[in-house]
Amino acid sequence: MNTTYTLPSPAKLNLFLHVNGRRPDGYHELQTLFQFLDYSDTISLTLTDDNKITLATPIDGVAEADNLIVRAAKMLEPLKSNNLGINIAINKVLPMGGGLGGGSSNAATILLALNELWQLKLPLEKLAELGLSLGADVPIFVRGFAAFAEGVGEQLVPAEPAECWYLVSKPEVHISTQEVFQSDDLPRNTKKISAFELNTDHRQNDCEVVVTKHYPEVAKLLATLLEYAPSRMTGTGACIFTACTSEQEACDIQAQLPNNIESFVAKGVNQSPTHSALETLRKNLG
Ligand SMILES: C[C@@](CO)(OP(=O)(O)O)[C@H](O)COP(=O)(O)OP(=O)(O)OC[C@H]1O[C@@H](n2ccc(N)nc2=O)[C@H](O)[C@@H]1O
Ligand SMILES: Nc1ncnc2c1ncn2[C@@H]1O[C@H](COP(=O)(O)OP(=O)(O)O)[C@@H](O)[C@H]1O
Repeated sequence: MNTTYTLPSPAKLNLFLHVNGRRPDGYHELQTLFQFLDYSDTISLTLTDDNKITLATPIDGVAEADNLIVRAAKMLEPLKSNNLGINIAINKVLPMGGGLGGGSSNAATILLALNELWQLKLPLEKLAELGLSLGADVPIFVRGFAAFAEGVGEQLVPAEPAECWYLVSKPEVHISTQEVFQSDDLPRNTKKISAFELNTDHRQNDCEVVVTKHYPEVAKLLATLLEYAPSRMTGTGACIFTACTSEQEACDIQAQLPNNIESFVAKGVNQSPTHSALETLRKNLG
C-alpha cells in the first residue's frame, strides 16, 4: 500500500499557433503543432486506504481547490468503487503561466496515474474528454503524442516534428491568456492549413503580435534571440523557444542571456515522457 510511484509531467511547446477565427461563444478556432519537452515537473503518488485526496506540497500562489492536480483527482473520485485514497507531492520546475502548459500537464499526469492506481480502466479518449473541461491543453498531454491540433486544441492528428534542442527563455512578465484573446490587436483570420503542411519555418504564433506590442521586454528578448537562431513564442506567452542544432549551441546562446531572464535547455520529444513512465508503473503494479 505504501509504495510511491513517480511520474514526469512535461512541458509542451506550440511550434506554431494560428488563430483562424472566433466562435459564437467567444472562444477562438486554433491550429497548432504541439511537441513535448524532455523537461518536467515530477509528481509522486502514494496510494492510501483512507479514501482521501491529499496534496502534500501546495504550490505558492495557487489555492488548493484551484490546483489542477486536486481538480483532476476530484474529477475521478466518483468513478472509483473502492476506498483507495491518494497522497500527491509535486516538485515544480516548470515556470507557471508562460505558455508551457504545466498546469494542464499536471492534470493529465494525475488522470493517467489515478486511472492505473485506482483501477478505473477508463480509455484514453474518455480521460482526454474529462480533461478538456480542466484546460484546453489537457487532451494533448493525456494522448501523449506530438500532434497537429485544431478546434480549441482538442482535435488531434499525430505529427512528427524534428526532435531538436531548444533554449526556452521566460521574460519577466505575466500574461493572461484571456487578455491576449480579447485584444483588438490579435490577428484572427489566418488561413487554415491541412495536416500535410506542417513545416514550422513558414508558420507563426499569431499571439506574438499582441504580446510584443504590449510587452516591450518580450519584443526585445525575441529580437535578441532571433539574432542567434530561429525563435518564437509558445502558447499565449511569454516564454520564447529557440530552435538549436545541438545542446551545446543552446547552452552557448543561454550564456549570452541577461541575468534576469530565467531559462532552460531541453530536447523536443514526440512521445510524452509521462507515457514512457506509465509503462513502467503498469509493470510494477503487475
Ligand atoms: C492557447 C493555448 C495554446 O496551448 O495557450 P496557453 O495556455 O498554452 O498559453 C491554450 O489552448 C489555452 O488553453 P487554456 O489555458 O486552457 O485556456 P482557457 O483557460 O480555457 O482560456 C482562458 C481564456 O482565453 C480565451 N480563449 C482560450 C482558448 C481559445 N481557444 N480561445 C479563447 O478565446 C477565453 O476567453 C478563455 O476564457
Ligand atoms: N498544478 C498547477 N501547476 C501550474 N499552474 C496551475 C496549477 N494548478 C492551477 N494552476 C494555475 O494555472 C495557471 C496557468 O498555468 P500553466 O499551465 O503553467 O501556464 P500556461 O497555461 O500559460 O501554459 C497558473 O498561473 C496557475 O494559476
